[in-house]
Amino acid sequence: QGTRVGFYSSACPLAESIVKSTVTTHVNSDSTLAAGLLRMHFHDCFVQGCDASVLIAGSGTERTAFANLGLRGFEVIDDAKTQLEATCPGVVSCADILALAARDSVVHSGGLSYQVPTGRRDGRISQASDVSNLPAPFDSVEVQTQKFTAKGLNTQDLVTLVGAHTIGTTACQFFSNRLYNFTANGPDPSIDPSFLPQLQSLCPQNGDGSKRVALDTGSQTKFDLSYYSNLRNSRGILQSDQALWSDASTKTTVQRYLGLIKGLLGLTFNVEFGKSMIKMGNIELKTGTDGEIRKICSAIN
Ligand code: HEM
Ligand SMILES: [Ca+2]
Ligand SMILES: [Ca+2]
Repeated sequence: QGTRVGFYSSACPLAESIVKSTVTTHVNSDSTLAAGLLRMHFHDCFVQGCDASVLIAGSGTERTAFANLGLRGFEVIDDAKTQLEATCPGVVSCADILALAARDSVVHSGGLSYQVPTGRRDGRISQASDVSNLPAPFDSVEVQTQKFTAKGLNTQDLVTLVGAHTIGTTACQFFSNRLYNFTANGPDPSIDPSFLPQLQSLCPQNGDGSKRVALDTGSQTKFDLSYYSNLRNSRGILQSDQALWSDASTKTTVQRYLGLIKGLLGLTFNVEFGKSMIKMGNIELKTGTDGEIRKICSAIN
């Protein structure tokens, strides 16, 4: 038993439109929530599979782990769930709401739509200690690749999915080490020297580590190729992002998206992004009678 497109078409025909209108309402009042929801789906899928384990609140849950402290958009999922319980009680899983909200966030940001297979069930386990298999911004391409391979995602999926950094922001604390004493001689040499002062003024040495900076300079709300152009121009923000351009195993995919490799090897980012999201959305699923349909997304039944 797996997931399928239109799983709720008879049990809750309005499910997808309720999620979509909820995302639209919230993102219209705070456009940064689109990035928050997209990232939350990723952090869910990599830990215990796409089962909404990331949404459980309480001491010692995934939400309390360091890597998840910056997650945003929980209130959007809760809002959609409240409306869905009023319309078709006990039918739509929180894991599916999150997968649909991530898709709707991409579309809202100007990305291409894709059909989300549904039928995920919600998990009953959420432990902060499980969060360690998420990639870190200091991971080498080799480690990033290993972490994705462990979830059934290949190198192209890695480069494609990290392209989600075309929207959203990062706290200074995740990259400011690159701006000052990265080497004995100073800043990370893989940063464009003419871009460096701009980043240094956004994240001053010993300044506020929680201050936020766009991951895709100049295009943080648009789902476009600009993130990859920035990598090519040594303007990536996270060390793990810029590394995708320096490592031969990932550089080719970036070049294909940028149209630097044409013809049969050309690739369209927006099309591939949907495909890789569907793959990611199928990690270690609970379906059929496994797990449960939560009543409230922040608590197991
Ligand atoms: C090697 C893989 C990845 C690493 C190391 C990484 C790391 C990070 C870090 C450090 C941040 C900033 C977090 C903060 O300041 O709170 C971030 C933000 C973000 N990440 Fe990733 N990420 C990776 C892959 C992905 C993937 C696969 C997706 C989605 C498909 C994604 C979507 C996002 C989004 C949308 C944001 C912005 C969040 C916001 O503005 O609130 N990332 N990522
Ligand atoms: Ca999960
Ligand atoms: Ca962008």
